[in-house]
Amino acid sequence: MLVLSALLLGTQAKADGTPALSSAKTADQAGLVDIRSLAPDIAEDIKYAGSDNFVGRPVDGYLAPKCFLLKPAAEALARVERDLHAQHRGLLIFDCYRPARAVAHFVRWAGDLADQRTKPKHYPTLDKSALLGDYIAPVSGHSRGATIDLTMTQCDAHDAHCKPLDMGTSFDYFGTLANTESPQATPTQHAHRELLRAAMEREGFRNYAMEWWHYTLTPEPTPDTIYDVPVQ
Ligand SMILES: C[C@@H](N)C(=O)N[C@H](C)C(=O)O
Ligand SMILES: [Zn+2]
Repeated sequence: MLVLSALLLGTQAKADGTPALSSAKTADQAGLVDIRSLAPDIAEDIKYAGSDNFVGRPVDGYLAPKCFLLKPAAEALARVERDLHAQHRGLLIFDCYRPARAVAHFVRWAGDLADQRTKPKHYPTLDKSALLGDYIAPVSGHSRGATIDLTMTQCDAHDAHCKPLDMGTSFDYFGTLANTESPQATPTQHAHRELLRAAMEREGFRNYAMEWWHYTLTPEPTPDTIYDVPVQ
């Protein structure tokens, strides 16, 4: 009973609507599962576990290049991958559940205006001071365990080689060209974004209009709770 009350207290949303931090210490306690336990062949390039990302170094909380999601979100994503496989297409995952400490790392990075090392690749048209909010959330839905950053791949007839579709920007390009319905994208790039959106919406995911790659399972399994379990 004591344990149950502690868990409930630890996950109660605050009165101002900000999500509460779960007391879970492990993925298991949080109900997070590795997507590869449900979709063993799904392609992953977990950017924040390495240095090829807008921070330019591995991000706090990513101890391994893995994708964890709350079970309902992982099951829905595995269904998307299975449906695409029948069309010789697939998913390529960049980020999934994001620990709260990783988001805190992003916020520190965004506040360090002297560090402009990744500007040419990640925000060439924007001032770094504009990134926090629309493009990098100070409290991210990713920490609630049902949000994914990903793209779609096209495979050959034997599914031996798959390559990412041209979406108009690379992942985590911060600027209007990344907005899903950007008029700057070509008709082909729009068609590819729509293919991804249709595949994800069929299983209940909703796109974030500012970023063609960002999807959330709706309704979210735990909308008022964020987690800070390391990815490992
Ligand atoms: C940072 C980018 N990949 C992303 O996920 N942006 C949204 C707004 C977020 O931080 O939740
Ligand atoms: Zn995202």
